[in-house]
Amino acid sequence: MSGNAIEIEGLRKTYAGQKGAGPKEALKGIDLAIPQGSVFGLLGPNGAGKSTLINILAGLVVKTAGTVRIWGFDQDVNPRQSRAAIGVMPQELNLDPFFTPRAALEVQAGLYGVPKSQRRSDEILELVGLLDKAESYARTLSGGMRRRLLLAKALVHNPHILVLDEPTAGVDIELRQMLWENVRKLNQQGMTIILTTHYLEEAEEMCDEIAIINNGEKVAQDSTANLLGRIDAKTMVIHPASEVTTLPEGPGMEVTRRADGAIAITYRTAEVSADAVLAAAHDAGISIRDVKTEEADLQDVFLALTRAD
Ligand SMILES: Nc1ncnc2c1ncn2[C@@H]1O[C@H](COP(=O)(O)OP(=O)(O)OP(=O)(O)O)[C@@H](O)[C@H]1O
Repeated sequence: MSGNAIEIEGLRKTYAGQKGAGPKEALKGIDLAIPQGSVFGLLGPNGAGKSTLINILAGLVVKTAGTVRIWGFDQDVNPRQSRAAIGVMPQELNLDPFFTPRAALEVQAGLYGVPKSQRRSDEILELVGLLDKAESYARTLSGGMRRRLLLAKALVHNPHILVLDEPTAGVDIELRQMLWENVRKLNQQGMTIILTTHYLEEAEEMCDEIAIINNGEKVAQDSTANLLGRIDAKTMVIHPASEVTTLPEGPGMEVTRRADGAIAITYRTAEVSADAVLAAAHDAGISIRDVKTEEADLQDVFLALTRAD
């Protein structure tokens, strides 16, 4: 194998038009390689095509063109093996209300052809903190517990790759932390994790590598650190000791006054030195009570790459 958990080439999806609308090109020829063992983030604004891509990986949406290899298995040539290599935790809470968590896992294991002797239902329920609910009906579980059950279901066949589609949308902090703990643990055991999230801080914290999709096209793919490095802007925030009458100015500096009275000077570190920024403040007659700098975050990168031109 090439060292990639997923290899996608020229992936296209065109949905037939609905209610008189023309066909919709949701994916316009995506190439994507996801390294084995990574925690990989798939980011993009609403409607970018993330769910379409994930649903193709999960075998729920049929692609229009392109190649998808999952753990080295071409989806078209070895559909069974490629499906067995991946587990997907979907966005919607689609659970049978009359199944208990233990029964839901047993049914899922049956669907994947996991022999009885190799089933690990209780071990998985324990991992997601649902062992004490093993015999409760799904309809009596809270939203958070249902989500944990969906994660458990994605794990029954011990896949190499786990896909999480917006796993923390609308969940409370406690559940979010638990999900991330599970993800870290599974990743440390060697599982490749792919996740979509709207929370950029979360992607920044969790992902080794990120692809940004916009309007059906991949607009960036890089390590999280390199993506952050692409935006070399820093902001120096100066809290003045007294009222500021003249704002500082200088080449390559963008100056704003914040609501709390602080003066924020954004500059590109490649072009402007911190010394020059401080000198501009000094020249404007500002006496500095306090100063700090803010780094660019993923939000800045994301906005820069997905801005509608
Ligand atoms: N079954 C469908 N029929 C027609 N168009 C669809 C269908 N599913 C998705 N689309 C369209 O394809 C585009 C991509 O949708 P997709 O759900 O993949 O985006 P997304 O990035 O997952 O967005 P979100 O974050 O809102 O889930 C959108 O314009 C959407 O309206």
